[in-house]
Amino acid sequence: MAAERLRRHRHPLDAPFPTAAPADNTVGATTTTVYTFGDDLYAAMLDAIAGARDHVFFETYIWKGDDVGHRFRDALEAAAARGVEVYVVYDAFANLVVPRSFFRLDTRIHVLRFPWVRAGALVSPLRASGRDHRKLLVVDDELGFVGGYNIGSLYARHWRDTHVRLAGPAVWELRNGFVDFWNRWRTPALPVLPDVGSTSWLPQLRAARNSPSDLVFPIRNVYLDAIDRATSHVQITQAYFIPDREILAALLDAAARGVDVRVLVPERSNHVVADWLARGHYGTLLRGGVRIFLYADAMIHAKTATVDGRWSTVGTANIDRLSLTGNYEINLEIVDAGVAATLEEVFAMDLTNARELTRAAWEARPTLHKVGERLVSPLAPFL
Ligand SMILES: O=P(O)(O)OC[C@H](O)CO
Repeated sequence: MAAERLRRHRHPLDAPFPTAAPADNTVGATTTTVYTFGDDLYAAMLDAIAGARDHVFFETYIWKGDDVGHRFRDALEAAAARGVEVYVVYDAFANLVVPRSFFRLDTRIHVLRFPWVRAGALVSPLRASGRDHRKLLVVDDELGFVGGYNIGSLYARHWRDTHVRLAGPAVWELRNGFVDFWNRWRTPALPVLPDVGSTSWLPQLRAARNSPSDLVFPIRNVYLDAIDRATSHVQITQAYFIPDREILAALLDAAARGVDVRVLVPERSNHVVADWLARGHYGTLLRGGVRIFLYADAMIHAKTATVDGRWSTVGTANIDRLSLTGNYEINLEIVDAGVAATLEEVFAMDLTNARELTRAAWEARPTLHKVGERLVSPLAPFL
């Protein structure tokens, strides 16, 4: 904590960064919109809530009690006041620092505070652990939002992140994700949500959901499979990049067969330990031909990837143990050249605010840094 405070003082991560206007693509009968700036995204989410006629499903990992947090609370309460059924889920642990009074919402809103200690922790620790790390909004089954953005003023302008809005039948993917979670974790006082099947199957746009209580972690497989298919290029943007053995091997195998593998991470994120753990893999990646780019002077928090200009993922899962085998997560997997092209443009834009870490520069880093990497490495299995 002290190290993080000191680093925040020395590197405030508040420099401006390039952003792109929201960009649309059509996938089947669904329109996807990629957001890269918090103000744009929050405006679209608040608009969607303001236009709700029947129901709103809102789920967030972090919900700050600040200006942006209040705007969401007000919008949800206004929707409930005009007769919209509003369902809210937020993670108790992630919001321990937010005053409880902030979460005393209008009593017409159905609220699930996802508990940080759950039954069965001793008998089946894996099933009973994990945070609700998802960031989801579904309105009237017509609009859905998912991606890396938590809710807070800091994220509106000072963090580069990526979210997607869906409009059309594929919203079912997000609705279904919310409903399954709600019905699994609701307390007896909370209503059951109707669990409707999918009326239209859209194989090229689907949600992968990690669910520790079911011992199901498909997002890791989604990544492994996509990287394994790559023949041309892989572009990954991650806030906290601590790949496990298999993801590392998949990236190195791809690079070894001539694929242009690029990973973009913050030069300094908001979590000093995560950075030091990530750095423990840089040498192996660089020696294996993977190119690493460091985002400068601001936090990049996106969890996105594209492969060969055909496949994309946007979601809530970081490439680290906590996300891939620990938390509740949801990522969209989209097989569409238009969406991939949009995300590749975003990647190119982000590279204009990043510097490449060369192998020579990495190997010449101070000895103290090498010692630091060694010292934190035992923490890797936990993060
Ligand atoms: O857990 P994430 O990826 O939503 O990131 C949250 C921030 O690290 C909060 O400090």
